[in-house]
Amino acid sequence: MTSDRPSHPREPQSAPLVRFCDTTLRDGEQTPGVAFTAQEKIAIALALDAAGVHQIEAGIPAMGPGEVEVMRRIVDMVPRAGVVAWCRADRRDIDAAVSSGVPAAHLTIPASDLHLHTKLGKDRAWARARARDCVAAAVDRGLRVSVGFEDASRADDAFVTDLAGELRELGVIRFRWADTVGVANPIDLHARLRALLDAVPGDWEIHAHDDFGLATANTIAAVQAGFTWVSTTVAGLGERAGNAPMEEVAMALRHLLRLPLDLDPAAFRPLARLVADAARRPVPAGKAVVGEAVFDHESGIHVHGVLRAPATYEPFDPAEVGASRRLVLGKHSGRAAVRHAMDRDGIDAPDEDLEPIVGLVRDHATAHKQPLSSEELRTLARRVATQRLTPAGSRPAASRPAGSASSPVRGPGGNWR
Ligand SMILES: CC(=O)SCCNC(=O)CCNC(=O)[C@H](O)C(C)(C)COP(=O)(O)OP(=O)(O)OC[C@H]1O[C@@H](n2cnc3c(N)ncnc32)[C@H](O)[C@@H]1OP(=O)(O)O
Ligand SMILES: O=C(O)CCC(=O)C(=O)O
Repeated sequence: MTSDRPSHPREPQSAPLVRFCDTTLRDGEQTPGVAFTAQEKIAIALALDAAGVHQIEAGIPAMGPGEVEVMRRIVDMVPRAGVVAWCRADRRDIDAAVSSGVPAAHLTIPASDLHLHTKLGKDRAWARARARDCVAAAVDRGLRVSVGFEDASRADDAFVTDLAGELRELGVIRFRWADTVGVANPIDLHARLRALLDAVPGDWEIHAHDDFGLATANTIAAVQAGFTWVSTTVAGLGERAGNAPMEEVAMALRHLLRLPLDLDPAAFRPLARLVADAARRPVPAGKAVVGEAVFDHESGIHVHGVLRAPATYEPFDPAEVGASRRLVLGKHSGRAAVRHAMDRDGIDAPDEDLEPIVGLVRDHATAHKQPLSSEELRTLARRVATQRLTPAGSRPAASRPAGSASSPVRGPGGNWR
């Protein structure tokens, strides 16, 4: 059921464009248990391209010939988006990236002492030397080079700043700042990234994980600090709790920051389903933007408001993402919702029947734990009409509607108690 009274504000079109590097095919596929076939990777890459994603991080050539081959096919087949290969700071990974035919390589260097010392048994001097060597090698091979600072959120900002400054001189076109285990928070992050940008201006990309549910908030904070690229995945697929979801970030940029967006929001929901099928990970019904149920309204106060102006309980028009608003009947419905549904479904009932019907709707929804169908509503309305027409004295107790003693009684209609 869709109201034809959208009154959602639209955004101005003058601010700078934020670019999306989608890593569904790299970090998304790193989700434990997720493994895309070549066909699935190609289909997802084409769908990402059709959605308007600016760059697709298509995989990790160092994984071997199978990955190299599918990346080669993605490079050949994707018409618009750039394709980038994820590499360690390792010359062998750069060789593999070259063999995959990508025009761009993203080289990652661990930035925190935790990662350098404990994971790799190395130090900052090693990281500096290794990053410099690999950047120079990749630039020499004709690749467009971006560099990622893994675990930057737990690294010394002065180290990241110095290293970025040095690497920029070597021809790095963009840096990725990774909140690898999702420990950043938007306010602190904003201040840190502002200082970083002041010291090393140019393109920076935020890569946020969702371990504390802050990936989208941190991504938005980074853009507010001046980052020009965002690293996202479809529906937030990714390591552990996942990455910043592309669709959430996109809609937040448009509606909360009021920035222009050149992605196609109508592509988000089909894309989420494509990725969910390939990943064998269903999209949760309540997942922001792409969940099946996120444009449903049941609560009486909400439906009453939405029927007058959808913007009362919707931050944007569902049509913008190719979805439809649904007004459903359930335990929290009120009279406005029931009247609306009856009018829609051609069910006649006098106003005096509304409250008892609402009561029965509550009981039915509680018993069945799902919204009512049109037929079920019709049946309840008929039952109320029958009760109304049957003199109270001749009505057997057993014929009273199940559970109706728990139904609210407002004004007339108290004979249901
Ligand atoms: C935060 C992130 O998401 S980082 C991306 C993580 N993604 C993945 O790991 C998925 C794909 N990975 C793989 O297929 C494999 O791990 C490969 C092909 C990259 C490497 O495989 P292996 O050679 O068997 O190494 P293994 O996985 O056991 O260990 C990782 C190696 O990478 C090295 N390494 C890790 N990160 C980096 C880095 N950023 N730069 C350079 N070397 C690195 C480690 O020191 C270790 O090398 P070592 O074997 O010489 O000690
Ligand atoms: O690409 C990078 O540099 C970051 C790697 C990553 O996925 C992460 O740190 O979470």
